[in-house]
Parts: sequence; structure tokens; C-alpha cells
Amino acid sequence: MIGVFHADTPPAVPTDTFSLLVPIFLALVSTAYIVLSKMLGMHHLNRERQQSFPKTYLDSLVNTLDQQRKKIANTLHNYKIQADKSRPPPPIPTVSLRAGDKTHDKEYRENQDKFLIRCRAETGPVFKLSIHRLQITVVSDEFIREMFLNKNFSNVDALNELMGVKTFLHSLIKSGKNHDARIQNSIILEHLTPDLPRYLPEMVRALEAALVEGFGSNVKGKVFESPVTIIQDMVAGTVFMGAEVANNPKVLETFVMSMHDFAGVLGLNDINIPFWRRWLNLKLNHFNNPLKHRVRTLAEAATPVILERRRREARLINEGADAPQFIKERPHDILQKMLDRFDKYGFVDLEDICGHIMLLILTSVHTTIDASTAMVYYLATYPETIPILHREQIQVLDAIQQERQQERASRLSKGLEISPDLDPSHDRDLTTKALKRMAHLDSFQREVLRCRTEALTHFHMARKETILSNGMVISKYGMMLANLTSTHANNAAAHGLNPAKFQPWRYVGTFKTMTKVGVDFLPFGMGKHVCPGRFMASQQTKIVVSLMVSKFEKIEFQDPSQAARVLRTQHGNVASPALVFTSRE
Ligand code: HEM
Repeated sequence: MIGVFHADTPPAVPTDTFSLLVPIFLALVSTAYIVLSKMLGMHHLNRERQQSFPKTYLDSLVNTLDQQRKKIANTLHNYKIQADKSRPPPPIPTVSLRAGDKTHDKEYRENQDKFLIRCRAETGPVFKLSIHRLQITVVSDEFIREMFLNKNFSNVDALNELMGVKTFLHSLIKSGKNHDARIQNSIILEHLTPDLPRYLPEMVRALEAALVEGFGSNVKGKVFESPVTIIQDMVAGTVFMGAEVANNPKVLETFVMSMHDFAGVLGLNDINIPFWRRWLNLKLNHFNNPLKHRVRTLAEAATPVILERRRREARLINEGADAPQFIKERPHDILQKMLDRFDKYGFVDLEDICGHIMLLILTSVHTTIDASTAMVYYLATYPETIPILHREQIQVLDAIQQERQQERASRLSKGLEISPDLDPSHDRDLTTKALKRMAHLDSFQREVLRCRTEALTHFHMARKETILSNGMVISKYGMMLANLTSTHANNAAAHGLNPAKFQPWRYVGTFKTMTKVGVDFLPFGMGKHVCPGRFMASQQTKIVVSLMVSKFEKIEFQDPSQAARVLRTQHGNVASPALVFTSRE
């Protein structure tokens, strides 16, 4: 039966194919009618409008067709939902508990992949687990894409529900509290990523200085009890606040300690803290947020630097500097870019800007330190990778040096000047161009992230009751997790032979780079909220690994039995076992 539906009466559910086809047919007829009437109407157009026919009318026809196409798609979708509603939804199966276990935590922690392969085989791609003190729906394979792409499932809402993160973080800023304002994303995408090649020399300088200071320049079998503490000094960012501010020891300490404070408040270091307790921690700390104090330190350190920058600008204007010189002389760090766009982003004051920088630090510094440290542990576990990565680096730098020499010779032969960017002292610099050519390095990094990312990750919460494409229903506030074993470790179609094994060069010669996300590679998430900082993360971790393999001939575990603990992330696992370093001759 087809009816004219009243706004508040539910449409009757078509029960046969014919009734399903009728609305589609009607939509097609109405499209044809609109298209035809537009074409016929053309005969009455005046001369001027006839001349503009091609663009205006084609645009309008395309729009009309597009609207009708959407109507058809919606009609189909609504009928499908209505039709499906007449049948009870298939229940989401719960995975059986291992004999003697009360929850799935222990079995998961013992061997993440083995456990999830068992779950998938027992129940199919969507199943329920009793884990992390919650009843959680786990989605595998292509259902992971649905979880990321359906806007009813929200990662931020899940983290907020579990830990109250939003309220806590919002107490650090005064503007842009609406998550949809996406100020961090905009800053990263518009001002950070495009300028990465420009930031690179400063990053390399800072990372190298921290490495030499932390590890020493000529070490032979020297033990470092907690290498992560040195790596964290290497990674902390000059990019955000510029060298003048970031070199202030108080600021450096703020960068590193902020993450420590945050982890402390969240209770990330203790796996046994239940989520409701973390939530309470954050709610209580919202009023007395220790990070507020850190934000104030950043603002205090930035104030004299900003005043000096203003004075320098005034001097340049007085001296009659032209626009290109003025732009060239200005600092390019994120702090300056935020100051320049104060009104665009609706910032309130310097403390507010520093609050936003603190949010960038929280999302970027810890993740990058964590990934860089993991890469150093993989070098130690697979020592055969070190000479290969080192050889690649030398070959790439040799080739670039040769190209620059040829370029200089060519310019000289034409009687042209040699520009400063061809200065021979920079021939062997680690530049963006050089890093891009290191295909083995990129493959190594992608493989480390694939193999080490926790198998159950990316919490999402249903904002309202939502039906998956297999008809299963995720109820409102239902919690979900992605089963990455199904797409990372147990997915030969995407990763080739032996996907469960660490094979560092598996992506050499493919288009799958470290920053290329997809359902088969999810360390950075995917969809609307995919990590916008992954390009910077890739650049920073590449510098760290490049410096490591060029400075050290050997990186070894002091106690090799510790390796397994650090090769796979596990919620609450903050192990940083000792490493032994030996410099190159
Ligand atoms: C290896 C290092 C990093 C890893 C593994 C990582 C991972 C992630 C993940 C899993 C998400 C959530 C994605 C989703 O919900 O779909 C995310 C979001 C985000 N990341 Fe990263 N990240 C890293 C580095 C960085 C860096 C360096 C920055 C900043 C420069 C950054 C800024 C952000 C921001 C702002 C978001 C929120 C995006 C949104 O909600 O729209 N991340 N990151």
C-alpha cells in the first residue's frame, strides 16, 4: 500500500517488491518531469539568459538530479529501516568465558590476537565482551569502518562518558569549547602541516642536541635505565612556541610535566582504576586543574617574548621594511600564528591561547614520545634493521649531495649566483626531501605502529540507538571498541604474507605510507576525526629513528626478556626497560 504520509503518522511498511519500487518510480518520474520542464522552459528564455545556458542550466540540472538521487537513496534507506523494524533485530552474541574467568580481561591480556581470533571465530564480526569493567560491543572487519563513519558513534563522547575528559580539558581554555569548532584541527591543518618543511631544520637541531646531551656522543655499552626520559626531552616541541620560549627550561619542564599531570589525574598508569573513578578524578580536578597552573607558566614565559616581537615589528616598520622583508623577519611558530589570528579563532587573551597550546601539547607530545620510544625498542628487538636503515640514509644523503653539487656546477657554468639554500654545508642535512626518499624508514615506522597498537582500541559511544548494516542494534549510550586484530594482525589480504609477524620492509614499493590511514591501518583512527597531527608525528619519529641509527651502531636490551613487554601497547602499560647504547666509531 502506498499512502500520503502525515508528518506524524509512521509510513506503512511495504511488504512486497512492487510497493518498494513505487516510490522509486515516482521519484524517477518527478526527476524526468523537472528536467524536461527546465529544458522546455529554455525556449522562453531571453537572449542574455540563453547565452549563460551552459553553466547556469547545467549546474541547476546537476543539482536537481543530485537532489532527486538523494531522495531516492533516502526513500530506500527509510523503507529498509521500516522493513527491518518488522523483524526483531539479531541479538549481539556474547563471547563465552574461559573456564575459571569471570571477565574477558585476563584472557585478552595474555594474548590479544589469539583471544580476538577466538572471539571472531566463535561469534562472527560483532560481539559483546565483559572487559575493562564494562559490557562492550566489539566490531571487526568492515564494521570498524561503520563505527568510524557513522556520526551517531562518537569517540569524544565515549571518552567524556568514561572519564569526563571534556569538562576537564575545557577548564584550560576560555574560547572554542564547542568540539565542532575544531580549533586544534584548523591550526594543525592550516598552519602546522603545510609548514612542516620549514620547521624541520629546527626540529632536527633540537632533537640532535637533546640526543647528544642525553646519551652522550661516544658511548660504549652504556646502560640507560629509562630511555623514554631522554626521548621525551628530544620530542618536546619548539614548533608550538618558538625556540625563544621553548628553550626556557621552565617551559620544557612544563611540556613534559603536563602529560605527567594529565596521566596522573586520569590514572592512566594504573590499569586497575575503574573508569568511574577516572571520571570522578577529572570532575574533581576540573575545579583545581593542575594543568591550569602549567598554562599560566606558559603564558608568563611567552609574555616577554611577545613584547620583544612587537618591539621588533615596530622597529621594522619604522625602518621602512617592505612587506616581503617584514614577513620574512617574523617568527613562524604556532604561537605567532595564533596571535595573528586572534579574532578569527575568537581567542580571549594570551592565557586562552596558551590553554589551546596546552591542548595541542597533550594530544601531540605524549603520542609522539610514545611512538618514538616504541620505534627505538623495535630497533633493539630487531637489530638487523639498524644497518639497513643506516645504509639507506647514507645512500639518500649521498644522492642529494651529488644533485646539489651538480646544481651548483650548472649555475656556475651559466654565470648565475649560487643561492644560500644551495650552501654546501647543508648538503647532508636531514630535510623533508631526504626523509621522503627513505622508503625503508617509512615502512619500518608503519609496521611498528601496525604491530604495536593495542588490539582493542578506539572507544566510541552511540549518541542514539543505531542499527548496524547487519541489523544488530547498538543501544543509546552503548560503548563500542574496534577489533584491530581483524584488520591489522589477521589480515593477509591487506598486509601480505604472515601478517601476524613484524616484517619491517613489507610496505617498501607500495603506496602504503605511515600517514595513509584506512580500515587496515588504524593507529591514527580514520574518518572525520582522523588524527590531523600524523604528518608532524611521522616527521618527528623519522628524525628520532634517523638520528638513532646514524649515531648508534648497537642498541640492545639490558634484559632481553623485557622485549615482549614493550612490543605491544596495553592499556595502563608504561614499561620503559633499560637499553644499552654503543656509538658508531
Ligand atoms: C604517533 C603519534 C600520534 C598518534 C598515534 C595519534 C593518534 C591519534 C588518534 C588515534 C586520534 C583519534 C582519531 C579518531 O578518533 O578517529 C587522534 C586525534 C587527534 N590527534 Fe593525534 N596522534 C599522534 C600525534 C599527534 C600530533 C603530533 C598531533 C598534533 C600536532 C595530534 C593531534 C590530534 C588532534 C587535534 C586530534 C583530534 C582530532 C579530532 O577530534 O578531530 N596527534 N590522534
